Amino acid sequence: MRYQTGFLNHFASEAVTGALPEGRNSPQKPAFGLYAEQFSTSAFTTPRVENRRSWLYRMRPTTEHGRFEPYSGNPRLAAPDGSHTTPNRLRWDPLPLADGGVDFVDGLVTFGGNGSPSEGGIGIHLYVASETMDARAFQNSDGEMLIVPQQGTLRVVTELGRMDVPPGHIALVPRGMRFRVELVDGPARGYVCENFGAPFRLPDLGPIGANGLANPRDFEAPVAWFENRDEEFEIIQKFSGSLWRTTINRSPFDVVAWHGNSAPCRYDLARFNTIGTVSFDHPDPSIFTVLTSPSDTPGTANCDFVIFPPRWMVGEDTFRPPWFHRNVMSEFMGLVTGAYDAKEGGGFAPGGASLHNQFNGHGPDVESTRKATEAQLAPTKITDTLAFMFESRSVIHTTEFAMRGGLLQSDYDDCWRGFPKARLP
Ligand SMILES: O=C(O)Cc1cc(O)ccc1O
Ligand SMILES: [Fe+2]
Repeated sequence: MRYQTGFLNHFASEAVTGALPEGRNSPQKPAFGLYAEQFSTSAFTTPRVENRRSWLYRMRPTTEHGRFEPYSGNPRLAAPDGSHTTPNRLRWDPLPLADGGVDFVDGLVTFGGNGSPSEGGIGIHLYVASETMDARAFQNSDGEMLIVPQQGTLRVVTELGRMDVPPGHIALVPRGMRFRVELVDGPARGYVCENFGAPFRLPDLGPIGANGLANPRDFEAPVAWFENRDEEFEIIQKFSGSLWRTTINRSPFDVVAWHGNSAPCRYDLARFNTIGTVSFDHPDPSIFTVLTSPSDTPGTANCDFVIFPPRWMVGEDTFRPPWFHRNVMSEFMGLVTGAYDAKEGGGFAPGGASLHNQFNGHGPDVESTRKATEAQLAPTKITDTLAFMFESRSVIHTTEFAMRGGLLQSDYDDCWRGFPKARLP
């Protein structure tokens, strides 16, 4: 597997020498009878710095297909309807692995979300998959997909090429791009943030300077790859909240060459240059932002993707875990591996999830608080951990599955029960 590096670079790649036109995008006769197609994930007139589009040179035009019909193969992929929205702090056990018959598309389960595909917001899903997708592809016209594998390496085959995405990596698939997910090493489970808002980008670094956090060069985009298969393929499309299907008589992965900056990519979270205090106090978790989808209000994200990776803790005279807090932003968390430093008492397992909605108090459980208050504050390294957060400016509405699907822990509030009362002089 080969990759091209850089976030949002203007890439160029051809799988067959001579397939990529030079000096123009749409020649009268593209090489070998290929068809040129522009793929736009920003409006044509978007300012240049934000503009995203690629030119694809494919064996047949995408246009050759019949009607899309409603698809009923995944009833658990469903936008929240508002009837299960709650201020309560929620935590879920891991989604059980699929024991057969479920691929990535049918294994997506919506836990929550906000906004809408046309106005912005996010969808939050978990997935389990036991089957590789073969003659089948997914196109999400509603949102960009940020995929966070928790178990099982995914081979994400996209129109622009292939990427291997093991746990500890993330993948970003542009809105509208067709892809399939193959399983490399057995059953898979993970999380997806479906982004209806501005595409994810690297956060500004302010006084941190020109380097740090996720560095652009560590993002990897695929090189052109195609398959020459004239057989029936099923295309599942998510469009305006619903799933649709059609079939085509060839593989949709027939792009022989492409150039542009709207491309899928993967990123190894171990490359994240984690920055934290070297004096005192626990910094705000924005210091751990990998990618952000800004809203129209500066500094108030449609969605931030934030990680809590292995790191040194050296703060002096400092309560080192996340502090108790109430937040205008809503926080959905997942755990890829290990344990999370705010939840020594258990209950937040790899593959599980939690939700702390707008202004609802949370923070370390009783056990974590006691330990952190009494700890000898020598430098310590937090190892074997990788938690993350999808943080959003709007309340996260939960789905029927999230509330009644059997995974919700009924006793989550109890982890904050029994703090000793302060003793005043
Ligand atoms: O709630 C959480 O565990 C996430 C979180 C972590 C942190 O270090 C500071 C604030 C915060 O919301
Ligand atoms: Fe929080």
